Amino acid sequence: MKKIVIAVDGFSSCGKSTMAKDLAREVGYIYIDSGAMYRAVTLYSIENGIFDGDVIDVGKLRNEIKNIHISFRLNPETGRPDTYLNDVNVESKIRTMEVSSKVSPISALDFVREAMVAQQQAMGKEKGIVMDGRDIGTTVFPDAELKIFVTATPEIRAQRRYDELKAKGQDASFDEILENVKQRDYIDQNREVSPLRKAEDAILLDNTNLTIEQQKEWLFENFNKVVK
Ligand SMILES: Nc1ncnc2c1ncn2[C@@H]1O[C@H](COP(=O)(O)OP(=O)(O)O)[C@@H](O)[C@H]1O
Ligand SMILES: Nc1ccn([C@@H]2O[C@H](COP(=O)(O)OP(=O)(O)O)[C@@H](O)[C@H]2O)c(=O)n1
Repeated sequence: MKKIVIAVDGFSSCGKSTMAKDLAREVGYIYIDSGAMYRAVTLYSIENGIFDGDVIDVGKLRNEIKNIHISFRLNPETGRPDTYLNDVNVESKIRTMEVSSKVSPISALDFVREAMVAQQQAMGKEKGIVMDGRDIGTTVFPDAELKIFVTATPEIRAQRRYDELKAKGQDASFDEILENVKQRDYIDQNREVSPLRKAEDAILLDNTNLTIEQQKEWLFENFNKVVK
């Protein structure tokens, strides 16, 4: 069976990584969460004095971006890849509201995107990869054989994220999450470099009323159409 590249893009918290991970596991592909990479750069920035409140010291981050190394390693307990920042496991630290509230301005910086896109393209060289994010089908892999663009209502997306944080025992406010989801969508769609938009040849999926199982089947069917 031929190996392909699958790009899953879309709005915040709608289930992109859930469906991308499920498909990758089922078909034996590598899964890469490109959002985790932007979150790791944001965590680095928080921990290294690059933020003064919400103000970013762009010059300092530009100088230090070459020192930021992000990798993924399989967690044998969860069977899923964990994110490492300079060889430290940061998987849970990058999922906090603090990082969520600062990630979109960091992701709008051109030199940050250049560095991340170069790493992502290197990861996809051999194909057999599912990557999710915002610009995978438009910028990272414009020639991907299968492109999906996922959306759902902001309220449903905030509810899904709220349930997830609660299940992890983290303090969460639904209103704060909804506000963050809307704010990130706005910044992601309106930034100058690689804004979030559906690639012309991407298949649109509104999963507002789909279960995790239903969306998984839908993606698997679309994968089979391309590889067979
Ligand atoms: N169709 C669905 N119905 C209900 N919950 C879902 C669905 N898809 C994903 N989820 C849950 O929503 C949350 C956000 O999903 P995630 O895959 O992390 O989104 P994204 O990668 O788009 O940010 C997760 O807790 C996930 O388990
Ligand atoms: N390819 C990507 C992936 C994420 N991002 C940025 O990283 C943020 C976090 O991405 P994410 O996929 O973890 O977001 P969630 O939808 O999982 O909350 C997004 O809001 C974007 O600002 C990006 O700019 N380009």
